[in-house]
Amino acid sequence: MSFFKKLKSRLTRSSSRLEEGIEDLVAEKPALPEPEAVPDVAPDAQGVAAPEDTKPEAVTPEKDKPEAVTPEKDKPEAAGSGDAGAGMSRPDAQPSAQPQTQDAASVVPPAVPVQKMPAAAEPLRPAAPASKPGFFGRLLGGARDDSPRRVLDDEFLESLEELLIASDMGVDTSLRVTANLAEGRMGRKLSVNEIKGLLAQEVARIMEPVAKPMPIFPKRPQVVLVVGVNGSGKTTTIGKLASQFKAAGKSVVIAAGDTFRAAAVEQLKVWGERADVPVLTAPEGSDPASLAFDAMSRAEAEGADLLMIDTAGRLQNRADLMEELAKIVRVIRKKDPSAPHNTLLVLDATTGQNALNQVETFRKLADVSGLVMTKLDGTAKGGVLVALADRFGLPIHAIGVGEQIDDLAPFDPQEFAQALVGIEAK
Ligand SMILES: Nc1nc2c(ncn2[C@@H]2O[C@H](COP(=O)(O)OP(=O)(O)OP(=O)(O)O)[C@@H](O)[C@H]2O)c(=O)[nH]1
Repeated sequence: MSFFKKLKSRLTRSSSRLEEGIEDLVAEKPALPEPEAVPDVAPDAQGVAAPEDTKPEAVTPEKDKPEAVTPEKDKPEAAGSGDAGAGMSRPDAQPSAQPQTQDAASVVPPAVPVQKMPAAAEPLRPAAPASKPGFFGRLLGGARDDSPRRVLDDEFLESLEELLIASDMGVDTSLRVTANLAEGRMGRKLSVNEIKGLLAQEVARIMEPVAKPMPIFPKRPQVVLVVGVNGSGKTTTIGKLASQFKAAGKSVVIAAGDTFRAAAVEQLKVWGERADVPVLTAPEGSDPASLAFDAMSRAEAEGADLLMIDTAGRLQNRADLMEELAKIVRVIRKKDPSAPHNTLLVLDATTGQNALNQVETFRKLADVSGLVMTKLDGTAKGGVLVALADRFGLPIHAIGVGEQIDDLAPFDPQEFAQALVGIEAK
């Protein structure tokens, strides 16, 4: 199954909430369709927010209109290709927010199959060729849009805002999205499909700038510190990433840094076995920083490409956790002053708006360089990812939609936006 289909089928609860909500809102006050089946929408996503969009809209068929959800040329980052692991990219794609010693010029392509990954200049997604049908042409497959229509009025917009807030998009983001959607369209009759399409465009526009694969550096070992509250999916994400890095030809060492939780260590060992990656452990209750140091020595001695360090997620005592994380960083920096090269914050989508608080907190505890959002399957709170992107602008490297090893993929904003509002892939 393609990841889009998986995402779509597993984001069902978020999708159906938005999808059904929009259908209900339109059904409340149905309007007769326009005499001509002309999509009554702006030509592109930029038009959604652009002031000139307030002028009367052209009545040219949507498929003839120029279409660009977000200017692809503005996207500097490389794609994480499916076979190279979720959300991996070459370092020249996007400098990490972490302190780095290497700069873009010093980066040489790794000698492992990561070379298969697209070069930095390649877009995350292929740009739409000029001849491609417009968004709604594609959305409707060139077919007449017979979906019910409704006049875009204040009442509708308020209800739409509420719907977006209920899907955990957050108040500010929901207001912004609805305002952009309404820009230049008040009083117009929009079909359900058009509203869904415009919503997807708005969501994608917010998500595009943060869809950045995890940068891969030529540094050996590249140290990836993984932080997040207990149960957010750190262990599972490390296991999935390790397996995918391994499949991409990279050698990986895992350090089970949550030494206070025997269950967490055991679980990591299981993932290590699955991924065929060594997992370094330490006696229960021992100093995680000392384990991190030993793991760093082993990774260096073995010439490992990546060292992934799991950490504790006890937020009950933030001062302790902060000190623990700071000590791990201090200790590994004795070996490599540029480490950690990535600090991934793993967030659980089912926590909804609480994920926003977790980002705030962990940014104070560690120098978070990117996010992984897990458990997007089975939650009606998928909109929280939009709120996160809008509020923090931190790179979203990958998303998890299940417990299996291949249920982690690079974050694709357009697929996500379409899946979130319930649009079928074409
Ligand atoms: N449905 C679903 N479950 C997931 C996903 N990622 C992780 N899980 C499950 O969430 C639970 C917690 O995941 P862990 O990886 O143990 O989380 P953790 O952050 O390491 O938690 P601690 O070990 O308590 O520190 C496990 O049962 C995982 O199988 C996901 O993307 N989807």
